[in-house]
Amino acid sequence: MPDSSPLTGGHRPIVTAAEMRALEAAAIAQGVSEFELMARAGHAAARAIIAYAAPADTLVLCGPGNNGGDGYVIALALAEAGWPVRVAALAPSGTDTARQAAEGWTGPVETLDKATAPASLLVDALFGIGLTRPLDGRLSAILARLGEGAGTRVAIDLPSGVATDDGACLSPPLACDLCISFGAAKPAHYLHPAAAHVGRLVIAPIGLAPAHSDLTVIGKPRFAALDADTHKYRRGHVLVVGGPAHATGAARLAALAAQRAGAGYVTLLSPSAALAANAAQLTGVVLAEADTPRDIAKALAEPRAGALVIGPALGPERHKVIAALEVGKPVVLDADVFTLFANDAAGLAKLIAGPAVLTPHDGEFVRLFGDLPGSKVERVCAAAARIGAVVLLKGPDTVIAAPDGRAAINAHASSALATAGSGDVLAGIIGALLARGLDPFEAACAGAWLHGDAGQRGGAGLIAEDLPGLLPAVLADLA
Ligand SMILES: NC(=O)C1=CN([C@@H]2O[C@H](COP(=O)(O)OP(=O)(O)OC[C@H]3O[C@@H](n4cnc5c(N)ncnc54)[C@H](O)[C@@H]3O)[C@@H](O)[C@H]2O)[C@@H](O)CC1
Ligand SMILES: Nc1ncnc2c1ncn2[C@@H]1O[C@H](COP(=O)(O)OP(=O)(O)O)[C@@H](O)[C@H]1O
Ligand SMILES: [K+]
Repeated sequence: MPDSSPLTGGHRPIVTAAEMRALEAAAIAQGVSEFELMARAGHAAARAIIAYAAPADTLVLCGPGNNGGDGYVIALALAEAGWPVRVAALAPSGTDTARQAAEGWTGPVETLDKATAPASLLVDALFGIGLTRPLDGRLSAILARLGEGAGTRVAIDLPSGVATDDGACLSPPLACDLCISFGAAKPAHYLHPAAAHVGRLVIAPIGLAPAHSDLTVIGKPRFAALDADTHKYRRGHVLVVGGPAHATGAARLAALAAQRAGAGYVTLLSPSAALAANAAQLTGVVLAEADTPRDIAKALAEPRAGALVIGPALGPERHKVIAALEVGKPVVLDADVFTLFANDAAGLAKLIAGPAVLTPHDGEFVRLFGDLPGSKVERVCAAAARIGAVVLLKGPDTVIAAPDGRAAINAHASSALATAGSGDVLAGIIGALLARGLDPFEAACAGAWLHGDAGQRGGAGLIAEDLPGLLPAVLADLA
């Protein structure tokens, strides 16, 4: 048995526009007025701005809805704090609550047009979760010009122009330095392309009930300490299926990553033709000869074998995949598996007999599942339901979904991870967590976070070979 199952923790809810409106309606039903919620939001945003930036001449752009209403509250709060503030409105307030907020602002209100002068700090309170269509071209041009003229750009709730639920950019948003949102994060804060415009994200509490959502953002995982009397097999035994003699590196990267992620024992199952190449480069990883599908199945069926990673540079070995899946132990399916089962998700689903995590990138995802409709979250959820296993779709906004409806976004990463072999390392990390006894969804979530953290530590110049060596520091800082 593996050591006591580590717990991952810190998933934070992400809510859609409709879920946010339901939370707001529930608070109002409890007796809080909509204006009180707006006042809390505006004051929290003003505090966040004051904490972020030194006092500066500020221009607050107010839209016609309640996002604009927040803007008037912010303008007043900043002015009361002594900041030089101007307000420019796109149109008169269209809701009673926003009108009430606008009435609280007794300073001048400019008409937002092409003559509006820029300011050092620009607050975008044009549209939030109520945006339904692209900004008109004239408004977009004005926003871009004011954005260019500002040193600091702040979005209220969301940068105007982004679609709350799927992270699309309906029109070009400002590249914001700071975004203050309320109650809970929205998908657009983490999904690209919108996420690239958010800057630092602050979620201000405004007294709503805690949000419960199937969709979360992954927080720092927590792991139970190793039992003092543990031994190498209890920490998890990972098998990695190696590729042909000319392509041995990918499996070795996965094997090293599994070791560094905490597996007590890692075996690389190598074809005999690749044994010499692997032996020349491996030390602590145990090398075993495995030429046939039967060899793979036999090794995985051993009672101490905890999980298997198959796919990185595997080559045309569909029968090895089939044999491994028949054993029913936890598996990570990556890379070549998606080519071997191209357009055959149904066939692969039938073969998966135990816990499984699939880790495709965009191209591999489409190869296996075809061109699914909807947002990235919807596509990954649909794929997980279809395949009956956890699917982790890689990218700057890695999305993970389980067949039971749980879904998560990993925002803790670095573009330094966009380097060949980095995905092989991720597969090995997840293999180690599966072998340690984690539920596949939690293993995938924690794996993505640990991989992302290693990427952040590596920074510029990072190559995949560096990632396993960064993991001890990542793990040391979890406590
Ligand atoms: N839901 C909540 O719990 C809270 C919401 N608050 C704020 O209220 C916002 C939502 O307010 P609203 O529902 O009024 O929505 P918005 O203020 O985001 O915008 C809606 C208004 O803009 C119009 N509109 C949409 N797209 C447009 C476009 N491209 N061009 C021109 N007009 C367009 C709509 O017809 C509507 O009049 C949130 O984003 C947040 O900032 C806060 O006051 C605090 C509490
Ligand atoms: N811009 C980015 N920001 C953060 N992470 C990224 C970015 N681009 C790629 N990654 C991560 O790097 C890894 C690349 O994996 P993959 O494409 O499978 O590479 P390979 O097949 O070469 O191993 C994935 O974990 C992915 O999420
Ligand atoms: K906004």
